Amino acid sequence: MAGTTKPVFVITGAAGSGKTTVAKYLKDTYQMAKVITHTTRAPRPGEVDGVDYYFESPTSIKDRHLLERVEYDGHLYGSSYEGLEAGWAKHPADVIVLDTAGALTYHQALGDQAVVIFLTVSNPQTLAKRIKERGDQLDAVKSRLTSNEYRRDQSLPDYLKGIAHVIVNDDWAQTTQSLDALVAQVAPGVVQSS
Ligand SMILES: Nc1nc2c(ncn2[C@@H]2O[C@H](COP(=O)(O)OP(=O)(O)O)[C@@H](O)[C@H]2O)c(=O)[nH]1
Ligand SMILES: Nc1ncnc2c1ncn2[C@@H]1O[C@H](COP(=O)(O)OP(=O)(O)O)[C@@H](O)[C@H]1O
Repeated sequence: MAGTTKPVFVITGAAGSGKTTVAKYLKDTYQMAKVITHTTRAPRPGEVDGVDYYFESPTSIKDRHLLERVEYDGHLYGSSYEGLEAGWAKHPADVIVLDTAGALTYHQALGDQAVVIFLTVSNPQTLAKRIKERGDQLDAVKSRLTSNEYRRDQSLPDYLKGIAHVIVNDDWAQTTQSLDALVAQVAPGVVQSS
């Protein structure tokens, strides 16, 4: 399927575990291309169309040529193969943020070219605290914290055992050390830019 051997780092984990923060770190530190995905959920304060997501209507998302699509907390999300290819064309690696079902689909489609990172925290209460502090609207926070998908992605699902690299994102300095060690191990050609 892939016309390149460059990797895609797939960042997954529960809401609030730090997926977006980690993706930004890999983009800024290693010049990875952040693959922007599509969603029908409403933008959060500060989110920009075409930067954080392509924000879609339930009708417009159906017209997209998507590699995979999931429903999460009542909204549709999906990513395109063109997005991956565009990133690989100009960058040493891609980074994409997906739910755990999407992470499995990527690993099935791309094998070890998809480097799956599952983020977690030692205390589950940290997740709710971070989501609230992030400034999400109260009804969105409630819906997210009671969704089946949130519960599912709180701990490493069986289907990602043996596939995902687990990083505990309690302390940011430790997280960046773990990320740097992982990139050096699995993609030694992808180096930090000065
Ligand atoms: N499978 C899949 N999951 C996606 C896609 N885009 C975003 N997600 C996931 O959808 C879930 C909800 O994302 P979001 O509404 O931004 O909430 P967050 O987890 O609090 O950042 C997260 O697990 C994302 O990783 C996609 O294109 N495909
Ligand atoms: N190690 C950390 N320590 C403290 N706060 C963090 C850490 N990692 C991320 N955060 C903060 O937690 C909130 C949720 O992180 P975010 O990356 O948006 O999570 P996700 O994309 O998984 O929902 C953000 O406000 C982010 O700045």
